[in-house]
Amino acid sequence: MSFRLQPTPVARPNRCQLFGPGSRVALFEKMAASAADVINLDLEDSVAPSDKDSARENIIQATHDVDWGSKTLSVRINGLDTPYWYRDVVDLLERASDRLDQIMIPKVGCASDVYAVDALATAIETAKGRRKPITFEVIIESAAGLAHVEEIAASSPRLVAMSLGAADFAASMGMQTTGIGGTQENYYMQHGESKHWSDPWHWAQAAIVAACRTHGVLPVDGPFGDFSDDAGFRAQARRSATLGMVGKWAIHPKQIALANEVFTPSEEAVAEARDILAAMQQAKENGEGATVYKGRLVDIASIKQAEVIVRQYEMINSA
Ligand SMILES: CC(C)(COP(=O)(O)OP(=O)(O)OC[C@H]1O[C@@H](n2cnc3c(N)ncnc32)[C@H](O)[C@@H]1OP(=O)(O)O)[C@@H](O)C(=O)NCCC(=O)NCCSC(=O)C[C@H](O)C(=O)O
Ligand SMILES: [Mg+2]
Repeated sequence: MSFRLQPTPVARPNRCQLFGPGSRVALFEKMAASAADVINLDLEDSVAPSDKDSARENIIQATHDVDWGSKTLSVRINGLDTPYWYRDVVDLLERASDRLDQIMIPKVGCASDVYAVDALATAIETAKGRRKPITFEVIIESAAGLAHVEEIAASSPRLVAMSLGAADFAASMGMQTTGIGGTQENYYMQHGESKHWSDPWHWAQAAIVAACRTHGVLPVDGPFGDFSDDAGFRAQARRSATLGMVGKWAIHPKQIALANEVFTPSEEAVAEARDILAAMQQAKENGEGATVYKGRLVDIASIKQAEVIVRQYEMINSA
């Protein structure tokens, strides 16, 4: 371990982030009653330009009127390249209730983008005497965002989570696909007669996880567009969880249970992690740093691996 210890991210369940357009008020109560850990009310790309003002008003009203329970309540503002974002921040922080936890900043390209929103948010909070500081989450969904991912992860003490936005990312990178996440038919290796599909999102996800873990930010996988494909969603989510991401977006209620299932460590995984911790405790009492568990090596690093699973499980179950 470096002399600089890895910071611990906020301990909150973040297995599923459910999105809904701010222009569809009828969805708000359903979202609040869902099993998602985080609610993302959207002012950005799911809202038509003609509906931006009314969607903002709907969301502000819903922070006062809807019972969001213990969920994290986040609003995705418009991008910094639009004329809407400053009004989103000003109106939300001046008029939304304290129930609003977080602002999601889309299409972040560099640390200065977050700095700009932080400066505005700080001025409004001070002027209005808001007692609860708003937290930030960002979406990495451009070539610039990924190129500057580490400075973005370090950009503000308000930042608690970072997602990959596969659709805008694909467009920004010039990728030849209209799919949002998941398997891409043309991304394969040929070996003899057989094709082996690879994962075009992997390198971006790995970069996001490393930047997030370095700076104590929660790494989250973004949308999977084909909500009729449960197996595809599950496979994508399992790859993300294996890489170290803590959750995934749901763009339809069908996807909530799938995300919760994948990002909650299974009883079997927790039992095995606890067995490894017990085996290492025994090894320690025997004066050993390494031992054999079910025919394989476990050592002091295995304690840390097992603790990741047990801590995640306990945090989810205590929330
Ligand atoms: C995708 C949808 C437009 C589908 O809506 P709809 O046609 O109404 O779906 P269904 O008829 O199948 O709905 C079945 C029931 O579920 C309710 N419902 C639907 N959506 C939601 C929701 N988001 N939350 C809660 N409940 C929901 C319906 O009302 C039906 O209920 P009932 O009649 O009582 O049975 C729609 O799901 C939708 O708008 N989804 C969110 C879209 C969104 O927010 N997109 C933005 C995020 S993704 C993105 O921006 C890309 C990213 O930035 C990137 O670059 O990658
Ligand atoms: Mg996007």
